[in-house]
Amino acid sequence: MLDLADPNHFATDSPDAAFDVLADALVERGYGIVNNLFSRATIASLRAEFDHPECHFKTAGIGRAEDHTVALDIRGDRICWLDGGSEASTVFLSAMEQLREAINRRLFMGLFDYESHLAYYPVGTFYKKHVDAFKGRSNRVLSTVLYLNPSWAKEDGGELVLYNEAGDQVVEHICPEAGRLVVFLSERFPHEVLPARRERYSVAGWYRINTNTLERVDPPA
Ligand SMILES: O=C(O)CCC(=O)C(=O)O
Ligand SMILES: [Fe+2]
Repeated sequence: MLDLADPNHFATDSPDAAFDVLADALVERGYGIVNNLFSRATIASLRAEFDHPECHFKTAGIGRAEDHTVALDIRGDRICWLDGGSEASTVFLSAMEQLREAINRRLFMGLFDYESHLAYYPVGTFYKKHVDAFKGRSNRVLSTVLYLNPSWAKEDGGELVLYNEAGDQVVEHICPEAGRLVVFLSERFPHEVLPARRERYSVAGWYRINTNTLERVDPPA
């Protein structure tokens, strides 16, 4: 039986040091990277989810639910939303819940909930420069990506490139190496995934704030 209070999804019993690093980096520059927060077992079990027959992947699209279109010239990843229906996803979601609380405690960001999907980029696919949230138009405030690719080499391509807010200067190139977690402010960083020369696996997610009002209830993303 899975014990959700069991902290073994993290590589350490005291993830507070990694939470501090992420929170400080968010304050200082708007994004943060940690490499060893999750245990190897958690990374391996998330990677194994992709081979699970119950995981139905669909080609990702662009736009919200009502105007969702597949656009392979913009993004070619195949995604499967996580709903906690498997042990690996339950463990991952409970870890990200711990991170949500940790960031709220440190930065008072008011993160309210979290949505995430597995993402598989076949060889040759990419995701062109985009922002995950437009100012004031979305309740997505903090983007996260956890990578699941052991021994990723520079020649494998597939880097995440973060740009400055204007989108005209590269801020960081990030290799999608297994265990690496990147968090960044969703409205502030245009970013792209360069063409992958090897199959590329990750879990992308977004912390959201609650923007529901009596007149307007947020539609699902
Ligand atoms: O996989 C990555 O590095 C980033 C993915 C991304 O930008 C997205 O899914 O919105
Ligand atoms: Fe993105």
